[in-house]
Amino acid sequence: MDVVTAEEMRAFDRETIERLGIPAIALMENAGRAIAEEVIALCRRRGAGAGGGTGSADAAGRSYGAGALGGAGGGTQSYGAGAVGGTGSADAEGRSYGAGAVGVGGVGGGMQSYGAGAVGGIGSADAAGRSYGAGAVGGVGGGMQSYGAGAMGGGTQSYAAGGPAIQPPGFSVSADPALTLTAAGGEHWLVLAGKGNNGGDGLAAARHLREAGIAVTLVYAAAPESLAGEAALQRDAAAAMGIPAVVYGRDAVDLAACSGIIDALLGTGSAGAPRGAYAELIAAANASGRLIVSADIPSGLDADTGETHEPCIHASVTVCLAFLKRGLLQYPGAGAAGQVVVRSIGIPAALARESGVPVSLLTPEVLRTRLQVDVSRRRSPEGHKGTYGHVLLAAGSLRMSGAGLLCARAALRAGCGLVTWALPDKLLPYVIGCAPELMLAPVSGGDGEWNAGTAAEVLQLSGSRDCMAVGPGLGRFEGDTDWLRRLWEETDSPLIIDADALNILADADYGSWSRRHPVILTPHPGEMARLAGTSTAQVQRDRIGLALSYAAAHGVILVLKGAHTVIATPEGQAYVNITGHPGMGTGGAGDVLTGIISGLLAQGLDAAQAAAFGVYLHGLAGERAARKRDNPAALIAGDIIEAL
Ligand SMILES: NC(=O)C1=CN([C@@H]2O[C@H](COP(=O)(O)OP(=O)(O)OC[C@H]3O[C@@H](n4cnc5c(N)ncnc54)[C@H](OP(=O)(O)O)[C@@H]3O)[C@@H](O)[C@H]2O)[C@@H](O)CC1
Ligand SMILES: Nc1ncnc2c1ncn2[C@@H]1O[C@H](COP(=O)(O)OP(=O)(O)O)[C@@H](O)[C@H]1O
Ligand SMILES: [K+]
Repeated sequence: MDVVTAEEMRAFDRETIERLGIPAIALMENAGRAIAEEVIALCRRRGAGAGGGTGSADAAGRSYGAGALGGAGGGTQSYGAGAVGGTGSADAEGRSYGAGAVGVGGVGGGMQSYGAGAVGGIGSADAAGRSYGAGAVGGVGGGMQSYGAGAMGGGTQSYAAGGPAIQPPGFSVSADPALTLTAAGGEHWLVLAGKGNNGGDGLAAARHLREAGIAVTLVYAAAPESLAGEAALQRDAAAAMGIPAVVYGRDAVDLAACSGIIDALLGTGSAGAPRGAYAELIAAANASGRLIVSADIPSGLDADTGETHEPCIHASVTVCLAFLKRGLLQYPGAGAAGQVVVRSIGIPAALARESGVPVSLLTPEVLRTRLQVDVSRRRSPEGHKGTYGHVLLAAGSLRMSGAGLLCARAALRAGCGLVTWALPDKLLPYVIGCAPELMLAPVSGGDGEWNAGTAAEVLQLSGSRDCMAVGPGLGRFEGDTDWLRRLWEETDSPLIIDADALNILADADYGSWSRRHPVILTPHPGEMARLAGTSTAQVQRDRIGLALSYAAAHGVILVLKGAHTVIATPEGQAYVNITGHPGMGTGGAGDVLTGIISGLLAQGLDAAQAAAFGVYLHGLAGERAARKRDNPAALIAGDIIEAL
């Protein structure tokens, strides 16, 4: 899935209108319809006569519908009437949206069920086990997705309606179910409309909601006369349908007197912090406690960087139009957006491909098609340990030997044939037997720390290995810049640099170092700040933008870690990963990632493939490990290795 900036979005919009001849009003109509469909689906799940859910004991466990049961356990969300949120899930991803949907988060954490009557995959140990269709039964087994009504997923993906469900024979007529709500009685939605096209999208949605029998009131942030172009056409159409409207600042408005709010104040055309009436409406909407559905992006969000201005809407659902925006993937924006649904509005997806949009969401499909990764990781029946490569790891010191051990064990679990761990010789007695599968190569460490003289020994070892990982638990030592420079310039295999080795780089002018092989850097935001000569806050301000520019300027594969890790290549591509779990914020989790990436490199994946696939697998393993604990806060780095 392509991820765009506001400027790229405008270019595709122009191209659709000017080159393909699709009228702007048609795109806005499609946008309005998409937003309305999502709101109606939400109302349907919430159901008529719903009362407050009996809720979870956890702040993140939300229940919106009557009869909805917010499951015991953190992070379970239930939106539908009669929906049963995952019981006992300790996972933030266990969500159930459908009326009558049963998300059994406790058994299959990370499982999502969206359809009415849908039964989310029971027993899935995989976060990707999703069931969307009415009556769909997400089968037992990880990673399985079933989208069709009546479809039964059995460890693979089934999209077709039908499946084993019995269809009534004979003639049938169907209407427009996505825009129909049989029990709209209790619903009253406010549409907060700005004066730009985002407001126009909201006004178009209002007409569809009204058609579905939902009471709607428009709340204009600016005088309706100030709307122009397509937004003005939408204003007039809404008025002609008799949809009631008030103007903020002129008429009395109580934002809590409704059942839900559409935020169509500001979209990709907004600049800076919301001003005046916009700011007041955003603050009041957040304070209302009502469900908020944002049109395209939450108002107050920077669509490119993910920065949230003060104030910024906190949405439950964001209906993102045409293409996923960078700001929706980057925190804190990703937190303000809630559930993001990307809806097509008639702008061809091919425009992004053809124009070479550089950023993609890292999905199994992107791994397969854009990075040509064999995600099945099939082993050859005649393969042997020599087939799967040999990692050399230069890591660990007396006080941080565990970092080396975690990294080495993770490399083995990533499937490489052999791992040699080069370590200061004084460590040897302490680590012998900790992981019997490892080969240990003591180098002359004297006091248990590394020293500049060991470069020749490491280079000697690297000659017969397929890649080298340097850094976890390494420490700093006199002459470390020259030490690292020798490894960098004289090793013949790909190099992955982490932890203290990144700090050595940050203090060196490594741009002048010659290069014979690809280099992967895996900084966390603090290490990235040192590398880029800036502050951690500045790194987090636009992670995608910084990763892209740093990787291109320095000719490295950059893995900028943290929630939604970004992988950027020297050729100017970036991939944003969304697997992972907050429980992974624990010492050593990064060492595990370095091990996984090196294990994949040794198996012959190229540097970009190994970095992207490694980050993806590391996140999946973290999710799985978190689900295994009563509380994910108990997760430790070694659990991630065992969940691989
Ligand atoms: N373009 C596309 O590709 C497509 C666009 N689509 C939709 O249109 C949206 C983009 O629409 P847009 O470009 O009209 O801008 P939008 O977000 O409505 O805001 C502009 C208005 O806000 C105002 N304003 C700005 N900053 C402000 C602030 N800080 N505080 C207060 N006010 C501020 C600014 O006022 P001005 O500064 O000019 O006085 C202007 O009136 C996009 O997100 C999507 O929903 C899709 O339907 C189809 C494809
Ligand atoms: N909230 C989170 N969501 C997803 N992944 C996370 C989160 N917090 C940390 N991680 C991941 O855990 C790892 C932590 O790495 P790092 O900070 O280098 O730890 P260490 O130096 O202790 O090994 C990174 O891969 C990071 O992306
Ligand atoms: K908005």
